[in-house]
Formats: sequence, structure tokens, C-alpha cells
Amino acid sequence: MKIASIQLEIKDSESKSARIDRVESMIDGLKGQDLIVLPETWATGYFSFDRYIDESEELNGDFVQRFSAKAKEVKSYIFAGSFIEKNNGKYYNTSVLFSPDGTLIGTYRKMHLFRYGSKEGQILTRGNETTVVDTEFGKVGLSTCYDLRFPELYRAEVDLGAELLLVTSAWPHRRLEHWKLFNSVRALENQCFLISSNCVGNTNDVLLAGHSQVVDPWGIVVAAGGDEETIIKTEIDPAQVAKIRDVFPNLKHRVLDRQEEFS
Ligand SMILES: NC(=O)CCC(=O)C(=O)O
Repeated sequence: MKIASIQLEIKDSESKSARIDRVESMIDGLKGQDLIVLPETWATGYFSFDRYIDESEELNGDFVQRFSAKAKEVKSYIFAGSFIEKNNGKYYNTSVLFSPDGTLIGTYRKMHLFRYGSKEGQILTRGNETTVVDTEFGKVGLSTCYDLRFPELYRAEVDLGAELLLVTSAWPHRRLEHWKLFNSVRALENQCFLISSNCVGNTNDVLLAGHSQVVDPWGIVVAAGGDEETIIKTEIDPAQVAKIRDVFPNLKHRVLDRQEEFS
């Protein structure tokens, strides 16, 4: 399975439409990839909170239509990261996954809204549904940035069969070590591949971390970006998940009912 994670630079001077055009051109150069992954609210810019409402769109809006068309054109799964979704007077940080025929096969509204140096929690409504979708490469669980700090979300995805965890992010550089640790640990403890896409650049006085990761189910980082805009390309074997779960079955050793211990 060929993967490309686009680690995009967020420049405050760049408009949403110019950034979308730029990303579409990047994707045009990525023909032959099975999965392309993008960062969190990259079109508006995560830290551009004053643009959230004006740049919000409905789920059948331009953003979704363009990436549906792009997935069909390049014949790849595209996890287009997230955008600000408007729905019935509420706003969400919603990520979208398209199949190679352009079908929107997965949507996920960020469950854990970030509130530390972020206005996200004041503007947006949190999602309340875990999303795991079927693909030809196995079951894929969707998540967004701050979610990485909440292991129960990923365990819920694994309980729904997830083998591949996709993380769309806009994670600041000042907590880079947390970012790297969480990427590795969420993959390792859940015996899944984890593919993340983070932004880079200095936006609204926040330096973004980059270091997008591809981590295997043994917790090994197989590919990663640095501090600059780049496209991380690598190949993974999704069958490795079943193999590792078979030889080292820690997911089967969970103690799910602790009643006995406490009675
Ligand atoms: N965009 C985010 O959710 C940022 C999360 C973050 O910076 C952190 O958890 O630390």
C-alpha cells in the first residue's frame, strides 16, 4: 500500500482558495499512491479562528466536491483532512475520507476540541461519533489532532475493527515530543498502522510542528517528516497488523470485566 502524507505549510497570507489550488496541484503529482493524507483544517488554517465562520461549508459544499473529484481523478483514497463544517447553525471540525471512485466513505467530527491557547472549543461543537470505515486495505479509523491524547477513542476504533489509524493535525512545535510519543504509542498499544499529517509554518504566532509520521503496529516509525513542507511517501504492508496481533496478542489479553477484582 503506497502512502503519501502531505505536510503542508500554513502561510497566513495565503487565501483558502489559493491553498486548495496548491494542494490540488500537489495531488496531481501523486498519481499511483493508494492513500493521500492531509492535515487538520488546513484550507482555513487551524489557528485562524476569525476565519472559521466565514469559511465554513456544508458537507455537500465546494471542499468536499473538489476532493471527491480529485480522488476519482487520481484514483486514490484521499483523507482530505478536516474543514470547518456548517450544519443547522452549528460548526464542526469535520474530516472526510474519499474512495478512489470519489465516494465520500467516511466523515468524522472532532470529538475532543482543543481549548489551550485555542478558540476551537468556543466556536465549534464537538462530534460524538467514532468513525471506522471499510477500505480495500482494511478498516480505517479517523481522528483529529488533540484526540491523540485520549486513548479511549482509539480503543473504541479498534473495538470496531480498525487496523489503520489516520490522524489529521495542526499540532504546535512547542509540544513536539508529546506529538511524537502519542503517534508511536497509539499505533503500538492498538497494534495498528498510524498515519498522520501535520502542518508546518508560523501561523498567528504559533509555530507548527510538522514531523508527520507513519508508524507500524510494532511501534516503529517507518517514515516521518521534518520541520519543512514536504510529502512523506512510503509503502506499508497492511497484512502486518494481523501477523503482529497473532504472534503478540496483547489486544486479546485485555481484562474487560474488573468486577471480580473489586467484589
Ligand atoms: N489542533 C489541536 O488539536 C492541537 C492539539 C495540541 O496542540 C495538543 O494536544 O498539545
